[in-house]
Formats: sequence, structure tokens, C-alpha cells
Amino acid sequence: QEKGLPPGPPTIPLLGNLHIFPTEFAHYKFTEWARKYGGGGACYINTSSFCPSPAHPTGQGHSFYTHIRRYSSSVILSVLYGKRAPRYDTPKTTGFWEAQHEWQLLVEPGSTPLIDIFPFLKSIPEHWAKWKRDAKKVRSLQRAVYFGLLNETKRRLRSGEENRSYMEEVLARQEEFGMDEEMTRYLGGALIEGGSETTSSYLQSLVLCLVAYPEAQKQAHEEIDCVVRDDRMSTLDDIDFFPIFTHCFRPVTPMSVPHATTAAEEGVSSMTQASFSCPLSMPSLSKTFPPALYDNPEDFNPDRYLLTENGTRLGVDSSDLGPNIVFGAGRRICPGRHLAQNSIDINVMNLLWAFDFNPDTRDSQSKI
Ligand code: HEM
Repeated sequence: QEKGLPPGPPTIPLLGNLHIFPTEFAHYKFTEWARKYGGGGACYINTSSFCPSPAHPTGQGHSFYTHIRRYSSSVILSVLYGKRAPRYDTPKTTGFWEAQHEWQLLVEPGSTPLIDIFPFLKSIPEHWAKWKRDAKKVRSLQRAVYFGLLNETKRRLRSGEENRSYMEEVLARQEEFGMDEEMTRYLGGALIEGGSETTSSYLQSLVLCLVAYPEAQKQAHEEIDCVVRDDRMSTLDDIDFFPIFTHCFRPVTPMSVPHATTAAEEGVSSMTQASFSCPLSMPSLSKTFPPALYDNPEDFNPDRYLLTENGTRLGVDSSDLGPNIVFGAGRRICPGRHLAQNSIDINVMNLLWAFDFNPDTRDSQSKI
């Protein structure tokens, strides 16, 4: 590694660590490197100017996946446009999820050439560049949804049917914020993206964990039944009776979001300015930590949070591992974290209150 940087895997000129950058489940590889080079703590991965996003396995086709997705879309659409998503199979909802899926395929490591390092690649004709055709497709899918939603809001405003949604406020103050039409459409789009899949992934992982760990599910049912009786559903006031629902077992953003400096920093060459240091986000993944910090980090064991505040072994200093670490830190911390946490809290309680989750035995291929 360059002088002054934390230890990490050996680099090669120009590409840094790009030639060994994992194309699938990158957070597992980073965990391994953190253990190998950083003694379980931070290690530095030089990705030159290529910013990957974590790979997500695609949905399993179970209806609980789409129920949960419909829910998270409905919450964010209500906040942004005052519009609910009562069914999954509406053009706006399925349109969004299709665009999101295609987008993720496009930003996965390895799916596009290194255009930031070799800008001449941009001039390859579309006919020879699948990634260009894919990008065009994603652009038109996203624009259909985002433009459609904003146009609908404008039509409503023109016919005097305000609903005091977030995007109405943005439209009213467009000039004050210095936002043109394009920025306004994409602001809505970015917030739908930020607010939909994050919450739904958390809840989908929860259901999978409950199925995979029946003992933990049984215990959770007993606890919820003591607080929330059969004659009512839970409310956010009930949350104080439960330990914090942690994001740490299967965090939604195991690598957080890559950050880049916009100006040279002391001791950092221009080559690494746009690199990101994954360990910044790694504490959110309990797998990252050696058993010195966590007892059996690979086990879904909610009880660990009863033992110590952050689920670590007794006597370990875990002040850096607070439950909010999954929402990032500093000035770019997730602005939707309060909405997200409330949404998660109420849903975890209600899902446990209402359902027994069991493996789907109808199709042996789909068992977890
Ligand atoms: C379980 C739910 C969620 C998780 C785990 C999560 C996580 C994160 C993380 C790790 C970041 C990057 C922070 C950083 O760069 O340091 C982020 C950014 C962001 N999130 Fe969330 N998020 C969630 C829900 C939401 C919701 C519901 C919204 C919208 C209402 C939202 C909107 C955003 C936006 C707009 C950003 C970009 C902020 C910026 O770059 O300045 N997120 N989120």
C-alpha cells in the first residue's frame, strides 16, 4: 500500500486492488482481508476510481418478498407524493422494482468497463458496448417512474387537490432551492430508491432468519405475546418493552456507501483520492469481527444484545459499534434513518405478533 495508508492486500500499478476486487458478495471478501491484513480491524482497499455497490442476491419469488416490497414502496410514496401503493402489481410499483433491479445489475462490480480510469472506453459505439445499452434501458425505466410521479403531482396541484406531500413542498420552493426540473424529478427518484429497498431488505432478512432459527422465533413470540395481547396490534409505544432490533446480523448496506474526497488530502495521492476505504463501513457487519469481539458472530442470536449493549462479548469496548452505525456517519448520514427505524420497529413487532414463519415445503428448490 502507499505510505501512510492502513495495511491491505498488495496493489499493482494503476489498478490498485481492482484486479482482485470480488464481483460477488464483496463484504465477505472484505471481512477476510480485514482479518488478514488489519488484524480484524481496519484494512485499506485501493479501488482506484471505481466505486462498486454491494451485490444483492435476487428475490426468491416468494410472495412475502413482494408483500414486503409493496409495503416499503407504499410508505415512501405516501411521504413523497401522498400516494399509496395498495398493490404490488401496479405499473408504478413494479416499474420501480424493475428499474431498481436493472440498476443494480449495472452498478455491480465487473458489469461496466473501467471508464473512469480509461475514459476513451466511453467512445465505444453502443452497438459494441452492452453496458451502454443497459444504461440506456435503466435510464428510460427510471425516468418513466420518476417523471410520471412528478407529472401526476403537478396535475393534482393544477386541479386544486393538494395533499401536502414532500414533493409538493419541493415544487413550491423549487426556485428557492435552485432546483431545475431534472433535479426535482431525480430528487424524488433518489428518495424512493433510498427508502424502498433498504427497509424491505431488512424485513425480508428478518423473515428468513426467523425461519432459519425457530428457537429464536419461539422466544420472540413469547416476548411479544407478553406485551401485546391478541385484542390489538402493536404500536410504537410498545417498542420500549423490547430490546433494540438490531441491523447487525445481515445489514442492509454491509459496505455502506462509498465516499470520495473532492479535493486532494494531505498524504493521499490523486490516484487514491476517489478510492474508498471499506473498513469505514465494515463495523456494521458482525461477520467482520473476530471471535475476540463477538461470541459466534455467524449465529443469529438476538440474546447477545441482552448481554451487552452492542452484542459483543462482556468486557469489550464497543463504543464505536452503536446500532446507528448502519445508517452511516457524519454529514452524509442517512436522512431517512428515523423514518426507517420507526418503520422497522412497528413491522418487526407486527410480523411477530401476527405470523408464525415456517419454511415453504411446497418447493424443495426454494428452501433456505
Ligand atoms: C433500513 C433502512 C435504511 C438503511 C440501513 C439506510 C442506510 C443508509 C446508509 C448506510 C447511507 C449512506 C450514509 C453515508 O454515506 O455515510 C444512506 C444514505 C441515504 N439514505 Fe438511507 N438507509 C435506510 C433507509 C432510508 C430511507 C427510508 C430513506 C428515505 C426516506 C433513505 C434515504 C437516504 C438518502 C437520501 C441517502 C443519501 C444521503 C447523502 O448522500 O447525503 N434511507 N442510507
